[in-house]
Amino acid sequence: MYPGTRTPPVALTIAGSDSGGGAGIQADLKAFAANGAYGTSAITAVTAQNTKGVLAIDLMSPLSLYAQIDAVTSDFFVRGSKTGMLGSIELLEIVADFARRGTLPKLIVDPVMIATSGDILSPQSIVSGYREFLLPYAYVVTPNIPEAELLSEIEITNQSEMVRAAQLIHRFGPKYVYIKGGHLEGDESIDIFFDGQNVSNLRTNRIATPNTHGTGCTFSAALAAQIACGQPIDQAIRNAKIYTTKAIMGGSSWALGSGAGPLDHFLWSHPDQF
Ligand SMILES: Nc1ncnc2c1ncn2[C@@H]1O[C@H](COP(=O)(O)OP(=O)(O)O)[C@@H](O)[C@H]1O
Ligand SMILES: Cc1ncc(COP(=O)(O)O)c(N)n1
Repeated sequence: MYPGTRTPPVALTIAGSDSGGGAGIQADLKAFAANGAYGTSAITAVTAQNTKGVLAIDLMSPLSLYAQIDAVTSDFFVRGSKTGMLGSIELLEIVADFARRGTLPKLIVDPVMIATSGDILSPQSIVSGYREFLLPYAYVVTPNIPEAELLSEIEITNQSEMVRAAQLIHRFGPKYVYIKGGHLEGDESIDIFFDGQNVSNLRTNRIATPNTHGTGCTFSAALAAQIACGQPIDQAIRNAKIYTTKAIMGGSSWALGSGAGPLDHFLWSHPDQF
């Protein structure tokens, strides 16, 4: 926890709003707070969404997104930032412009394209936008398995294919690649971290739960907050993975909505460990 008497470090999320509160901006702000960062936000899209799926998407205008990021970055000293749902190439290019000018330090790019429910959050044509415009400025890119398949253009069914995909994605320019393994089968949920030379994996027992809405957003936001708090990358990914696992565990017994429910972002089910 961040000591309450000191000014907290600032983190910025650039992502979509989830009316159900489990993913997107809402998950990010909760994960920022739980990991000791003061959260700011720039909203790319307003989704009408619940635990069962996405019912409507309203994209913000490029001007609005520009103004939101400018408002935050011209006033706050942002120490860590992340992108989630960007929704269109035009909005991605706005973010890339800020990144190119060095305004989004230690940028975590979570290339959100398809929701857990299967609903499309960004058109597939955005893949080339990530490769060309945003990944060159990413500190860490954090795709899940389907997103890593789109970015690397290889099929991923096991860990060695995850490693191969990480190497291919690294060529687009991010400093680090972190592939989340939640979508593969198995007793463990294994993520792959590639630093450009070495590969390591972060493994946890797979938690049997339907409540996995927002796991990816939560991980990338926790990572951005850990970075904002000054953690070196190796420690930041470990802390973010542990936090996400605890949040999934805590929410596993919750009954919020009838679909894929949200996580326990404030670790209410683990008061002793918080
Ligand atoms: N059932 C689960 N048990 C434990 N960890 C999980 C589970 N599902 C996902 N995770 C972890 O949550 C994080 C997000 O992964 P993933 O679900 O693949 O992302 P996304 O939400 O982007 O699809 C990863 O660290 C992954 O290993
Ligand atoms: C606004 C928004 N952003 C991101 C996600 C992805 O989260 P998940 O993969 O858990 O559905 C989502 N469903 N909605």
